[in-house]
Amino acid sequence: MTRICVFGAGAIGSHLATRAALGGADVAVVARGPHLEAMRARGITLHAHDGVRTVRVQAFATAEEVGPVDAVLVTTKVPALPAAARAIAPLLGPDTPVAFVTNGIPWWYFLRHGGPREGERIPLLDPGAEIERSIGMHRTLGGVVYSASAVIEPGVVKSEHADIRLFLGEPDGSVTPRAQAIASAIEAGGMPCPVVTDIRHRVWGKLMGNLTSGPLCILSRADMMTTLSDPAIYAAAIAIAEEGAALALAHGHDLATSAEARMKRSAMIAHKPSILQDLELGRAMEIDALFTVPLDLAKQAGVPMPVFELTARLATQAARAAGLYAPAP
Ligand SMILES: NC(=O)C1=CN([C@@H]2O[C@H](COP(=O)(O)OP(=O)(O)OC[C@H]3O[C@@H](n4cnc5c(N)ncnc54)[C@H](OP(=O)(O)O)[C@@H]3O)[C@@H](O)[C@H]2O)C=CC1
Ligand SMILES: CC(C)(CO)C(=O)C(=O)O
Repeated sequence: MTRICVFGAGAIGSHLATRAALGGADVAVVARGPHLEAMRARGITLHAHDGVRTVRVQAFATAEEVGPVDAVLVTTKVPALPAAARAIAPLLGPDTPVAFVTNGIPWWYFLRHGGPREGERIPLLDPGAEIERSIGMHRTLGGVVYSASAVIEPGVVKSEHADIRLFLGEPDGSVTPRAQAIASAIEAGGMPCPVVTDIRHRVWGKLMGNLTSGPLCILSRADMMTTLSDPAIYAAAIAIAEEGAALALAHGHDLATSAEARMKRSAMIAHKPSILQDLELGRAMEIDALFTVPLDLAKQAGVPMPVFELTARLATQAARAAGLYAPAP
């Protein structure tokens, strides 16, 4: 039986832990606060399109209590990754892979890339290369998740939409048994989990949703369905998705889904993007992975993104004003 530890089990991590447990894996989670206490006492209850389920998982406050596992899924927010990377050392056996399941441009984007920018670091996402040093690229897997989720009360997670999936991939595009072992458990628990040969393509596809709904919902303070119901805002979202697609193309990724189709889907989801949840709950916001780094990449590639830039800069100011984002000096 595969032993999996989900480190930073909030909305996404608890959903994935539930799927892996339903799929027959031996699952431990590392979490904190009232959510940890509730998971310890009552397990995780997941409300999803396919029903309401409660699973028991082993819930811990530290990785030391878990010990070495077969695979780690890291599902903290991006600003917490350097601390998480330091903390997970006790989970690592000689061959334990670590899948980073986060939104935005990942810290490892140009590592094991094989392209002209191979080996470039992104200091905003991995200051001092601390994540890379603590985990090592040989262990690192990419993860891109679709699951509009929130912790609605301690121990209880709600996933808003039927279109859930986790894409896993090695940064160098190989398909490995270690990625397939994680995927089998998640799939068996009811969440499609393809192991893909181009995880960066999935990063770009997912980023389109965050570039659009992220800044706009921070400005509206409303869920995606409400925000996008205004025709002028919907038009701005389409414009951002088109700008984002041009940036993805400049990085060699031709996204098949049109901006219109993407926004039509987003406008049907009554979900507050996780970055808006962070603003409302006073948690550090993923401004750099979702906004600053894409804007930097756009500047480097000479791709104009005027609508995204305006909305992202305004959203960044809102994050700073709330004390939830401090730009690097
Ligand atoms: N929610 C969503 O709908 C979606 C989110 N995503 C992405 O998935 C990633 C995870 O998001 P999400 O699940 O919403 O985030 P959450 O904030 O719900 O979960 C992260 C959890 O990690 C915990 N944590 C952080 N550091 C530690 C630590 N050192 N030890 C123990 N626990 C720790 C946090 O605790 P605490 O709260 O105390 O800080 C929190 O419970 C993000 O990159 C997000 O953008 C992707 C798709 C959809
Ligand atoms: C909005 C959504 C579901 C997709 O773009 C997301 O990724 C988030 O909540 O962070």
